[in-house]
Amino acid sequence: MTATRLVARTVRGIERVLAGEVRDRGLGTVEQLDHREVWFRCPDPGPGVLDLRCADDVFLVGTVVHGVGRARSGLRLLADAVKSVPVPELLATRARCAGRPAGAVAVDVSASFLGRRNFTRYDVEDAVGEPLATALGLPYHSRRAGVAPPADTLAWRVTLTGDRALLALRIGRRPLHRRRYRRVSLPGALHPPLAAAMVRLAGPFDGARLLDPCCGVGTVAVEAARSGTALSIVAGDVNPAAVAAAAANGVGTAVAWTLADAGRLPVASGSVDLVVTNPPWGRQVSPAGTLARRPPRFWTELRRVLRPDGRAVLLVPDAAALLAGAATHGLTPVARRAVSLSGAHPEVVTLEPVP
Ligand SMILES: C[S@@+](CC[C@H](N)C(=O)[O-])C[C@H]1O[C@@H](n2cnc3c(N)ncnc32)[C@H](O)[C@@H]1O
Repeated sequence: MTATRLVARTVRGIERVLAGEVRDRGLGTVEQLDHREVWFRCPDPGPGVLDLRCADDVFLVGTVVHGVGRARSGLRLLADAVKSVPVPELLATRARCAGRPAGAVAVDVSASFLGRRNFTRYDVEDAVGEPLATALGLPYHSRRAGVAPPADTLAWRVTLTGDRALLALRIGRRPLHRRRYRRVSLPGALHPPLAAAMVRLAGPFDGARLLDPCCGVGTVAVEAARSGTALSIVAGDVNPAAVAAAAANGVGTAVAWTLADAGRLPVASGSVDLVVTNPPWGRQVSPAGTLARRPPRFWTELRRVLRPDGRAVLLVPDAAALLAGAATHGLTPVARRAVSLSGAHPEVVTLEPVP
């Protein structure tokens, strides 16, 4: 049997973390990493592909077209390429992975590309969507009018990277990054695949104690609880509404939620193996309590609670300035990774206590 090709998409900057997850879960052989993409081959894909936590979404490769370019003639190339998509095989694989028959009511296409082209994303979507819908005997739902597609569509994705176009079929019923556990959200809530990647970067191990001192709606803690590693997790926030939201999102997990100020943590010194958090120094959420009055308290507390061989993974908007603060409190950066998220470019920084 020839192996199926899949593409998992993620946040720019964490492609390698996602590739590691693909390997560790035994989902297949990673072939290549591209901008926001991890391509892998799997002899017999099953439901495990929908367990990827660091992926925004996962797709079956339908076809790859080269030479699309900037001109409108590329649209004809894309429409013609639909003939080479092995539709019945893709539908059978998708049904096996999703654990249910296709049962779709329409065909939906979402396209994206970098750089200037002499066509729009809607032109690409329609060029591909109409012949695909004909081949499948289903109506085509165009996004041109701005109307959201119905729930049960066969969702295709076209990604143009340079001259190359990827035409792929989403495996799940909805994007993987839309977590069912997230019942409540608040401004600044972290993108779940990025939270999952931060947990992986912390190097979790069975029995480790993990702390998120600024937990917001609990994304890091819930992702850690669902990571497959047996962690002891403590998560706190100074905002009672955040703690209530986190507890609602964390139903079914064993996270200890606590109303606490990150500048005065109710945690014993040297008792935490891993801190994973995005502190309130971003664009959406301001520091409160002790962190508003005395920001360096964050570093003092981080250094105090971490074990000597512990590690902290932080998402920070202005790493250079913040790392200077960390250094004066005995925390040294061992890795930095720029990510792109909703038009912002924060960094994921790993810190370790200076012996
Ligand atoms: C960027 S948000 C964290 C988002 C979180 N990762 C999530 O997924 O929802 C920062 C959080 O820090 C909290 N915060 C602000 N000042 C704090 C303090 N002194 N101690 C603890 N939490 C604080 C805010 O209430 C907010 O929930």
